[in-house]
Amino acid sequence: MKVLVTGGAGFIGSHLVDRLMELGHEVRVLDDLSAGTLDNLRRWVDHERFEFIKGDMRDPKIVEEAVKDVEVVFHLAANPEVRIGSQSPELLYETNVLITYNLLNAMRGSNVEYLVFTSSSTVYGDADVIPTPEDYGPLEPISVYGGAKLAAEALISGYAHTFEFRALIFRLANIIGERSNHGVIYDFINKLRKNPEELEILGDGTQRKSYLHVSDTVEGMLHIFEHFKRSEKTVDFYNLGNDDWITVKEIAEIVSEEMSLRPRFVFTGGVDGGRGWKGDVKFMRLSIEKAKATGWRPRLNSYDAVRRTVRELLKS
Ligand SMILES: O=c1ccn([C@@H]2O[C@H](COP(=O)(O)OP(=O)(O)O[C@H]3O[C@H](CO)[C@H](O)[C@H](O)[C@H]3O)[C@@H](O)[C@H]2O)c(=O)[nH]1
Repeated sequence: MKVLVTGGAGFIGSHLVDRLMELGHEVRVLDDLSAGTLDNLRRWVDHERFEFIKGDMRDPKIVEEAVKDVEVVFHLAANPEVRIGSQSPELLYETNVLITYNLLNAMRGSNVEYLVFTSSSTVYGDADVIPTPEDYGPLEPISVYGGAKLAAEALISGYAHTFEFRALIFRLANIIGERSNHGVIYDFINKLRKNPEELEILGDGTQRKSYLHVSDTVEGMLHIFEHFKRSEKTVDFYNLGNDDWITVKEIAEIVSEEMSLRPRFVFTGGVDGGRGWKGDVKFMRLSIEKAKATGWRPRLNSYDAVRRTVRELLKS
């Protein structure tokens, strides 16, 4: 299978590339290296089945070049920072909606049969059904980021039905693991390296979410993709997450313990009832029954995924 992975030098993307290469596929990566790095792909850069294009997907020409001759696109390129929404909504629009639009236009008249897209739990906003199933609605994102992901999902669905390709959309919980270079665990480790005495926690620390290790994420994506190919659906949606959830304060405790530190926790109090920032979903746990019905299971629960990630990031 000839595959394009957008954002393939990034955190989740590079793990996906590892698996696709190990499985023997021909893999092309398109990445602007704004957050990702070629170091994440160093195992493959000289491999004959691997090709790297450095480019910004806001430029339609680069995207057109990248989709040439591929059968499957895994679209992971995105700016993943929920917290920047109140200062830079245009950046989140461009790096989530506009680049998806450019990709979809480039796919018209191409050989692409399947598009796999990494959307986000944030499309559900403050869901009042937890665990939240895929058919929960109406969808009311509370962040610009969540709105941008939902807009991208909607465009993908419309284009798939109009231009005859098939699309698989994953709504991901908080994905963590080796090579992640943003997010709560990464932030806590950096803060404690600077000041081992004190740890600032954004919000009130009771934000409770599901965390999924990147190894389980990639395995789930590829497993469900095979299942989707055998189905009749033009577009389908799957949550990927964990059955349990963990608070930010518990994450702070695990990070401190793994670093053999006993810092004082200082809670900022946050905004809108203890959220880390405007648009931070306070309670998120996705129903993963649909994904599990395909035979996939996460190997690590949220607690074990957090602990393993702390160890992986401390080693790197
Ligand atoms: O220094 C910090 C950093 C984060 N937090 C808190 O930790 C929680 C997790 O924050 P992250 O930045 O790790 O992740 P988000 O929940 O904002 O979002 C992540 O998960 C989402 C899906 O659930 C999206 O996909 C998104 O791209 C991805 O970054 C939040 O409640 C936040 O308030 C802190 O207390 N202190």
